[in-house]
Amino acid sequence: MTRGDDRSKRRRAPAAGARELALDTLLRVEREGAYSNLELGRALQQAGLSRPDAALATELVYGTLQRQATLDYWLGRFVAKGLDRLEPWVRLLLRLSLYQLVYLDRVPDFAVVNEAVALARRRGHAGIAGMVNGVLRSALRRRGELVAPKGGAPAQRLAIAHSYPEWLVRRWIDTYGAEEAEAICAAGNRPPPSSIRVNLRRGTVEAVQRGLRESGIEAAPAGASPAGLIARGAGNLADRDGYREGRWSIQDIGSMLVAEAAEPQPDMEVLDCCAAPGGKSTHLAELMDDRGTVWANDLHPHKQRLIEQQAQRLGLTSVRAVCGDAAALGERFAPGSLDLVLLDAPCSGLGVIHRKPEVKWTKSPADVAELAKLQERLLDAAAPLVRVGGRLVYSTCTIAPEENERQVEAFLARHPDYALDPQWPEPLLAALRRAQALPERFAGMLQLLPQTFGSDGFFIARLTRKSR
Ligand SMILES: C[S@@+](CC[C@H](N)C(=O)[O-])C[C@H]1O[C@@H](n2cnc3c(N)ncnc32)[C@H](O)[C@@H]1O
Repeated sequence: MTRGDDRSKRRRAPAAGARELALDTLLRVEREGAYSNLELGRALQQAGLSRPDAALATELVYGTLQRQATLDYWLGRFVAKGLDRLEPWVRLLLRLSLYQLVYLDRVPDFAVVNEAVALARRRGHAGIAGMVNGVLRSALRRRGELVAPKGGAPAQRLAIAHSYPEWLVRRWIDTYGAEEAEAICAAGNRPPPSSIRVNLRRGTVEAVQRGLRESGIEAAPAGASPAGLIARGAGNLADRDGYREGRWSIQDIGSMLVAEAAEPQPDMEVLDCCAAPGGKSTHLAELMDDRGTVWANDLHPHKQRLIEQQAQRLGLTSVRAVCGDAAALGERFAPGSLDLVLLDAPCSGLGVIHRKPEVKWTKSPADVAELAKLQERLLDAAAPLVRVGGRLVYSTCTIAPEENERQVEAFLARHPDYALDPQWPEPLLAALRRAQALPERFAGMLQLLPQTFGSDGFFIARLTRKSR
């Protein structure tokens, strides 16, 4: 901890406002590697801010993380000694204040600057407050300069304009070309839609839509998944009766497509290798009309309870939560004993940047390489468990060929007893075709990009075991 932070602890006003709460949350995300959504949720619960202030704090946390590279590019012009040499809390205060000046209009400019200066004075000393004042006033005076660079290499230009690390943009350009890469970057900066998966065992999509409308929420069909709805202006959906009563779940649209593509049938023996918190396990069980067994395994014992709670909420008795390393599932399940195995693998999460913007700054190429090795081990462990004629479905919420297409190609080279299976349910294929999300020569694996449905960037591969 730096001296400035010590001082800030002594002087902080007892009631933290929206900006102070946002600053503290950003500090914990940066320093402790905390997840922004969890950290913010915890802070908001403790603070008891008014609804508008809670909304402002939320916007400040996500927006500042999202636009970090763009903000730093601009701030670099006004901070004489260089941003890197500032104490973390000062750098974050400048970022969040500039974010507010450029991207938000609820608070007048003079008030944003005054509040930033007051906060700097409470936490630091007069010199820091003066510097914050000077930087923000310069930025306001030279507002016309706060634009993205026009020239330069595409990766560098997009990285600054959309605020991403250059290595990531370069990768997406290499894989998809500059235009698609820009669309991925832009989609990652848009808020994710509030999507709902209707529990079709407890009612129809139309009935849920009606119920939501009666409580003031408009919801439209999600398009790709027959059970999916997108709600507008919904606030915290987990607070609604329909959620508590298990009439629906909160799930990303891309995530919903995994169980749809897996196409489980009633009475099957199914294993979900990495299951917590149970989103896909419960979806599989719903599609099986709760007949058969869905073994929902996860490495972490404390997550078993999360899976059980979801199954209970949805009225599902076929989900059996178990705990263990997916690399050692051969010790629990006999070879060839399962009709369907889902490996929704731990991954770099580059497809969920619109939910967790810090992923932009916390992940590195080395993480991608390391996770690809883990996924390879988990795939090899899952493969023998599937019966001949059965299915292995592999999915991730990332956009990285090493973890996705190349991972599956390497798996097929090691396992000639498997083949990709493009015979996904026809309604799903039709919806993907309509959205132009299906490659011309669809072989059985799909990289869903976040700009298609506003979903997470998801990868799904469906494989069939042909022989022993
Ligand atoms: C992508 S999340 C799964 C999300 C889940 N399928 C859902 O839809 O709700 C990956 C999960 O893998 C678990 N995990 C990580 N390493 C594992 C391992 N070696 N064995 C089993 N589970 C693991 C994590 O605890 C995490 O819950």
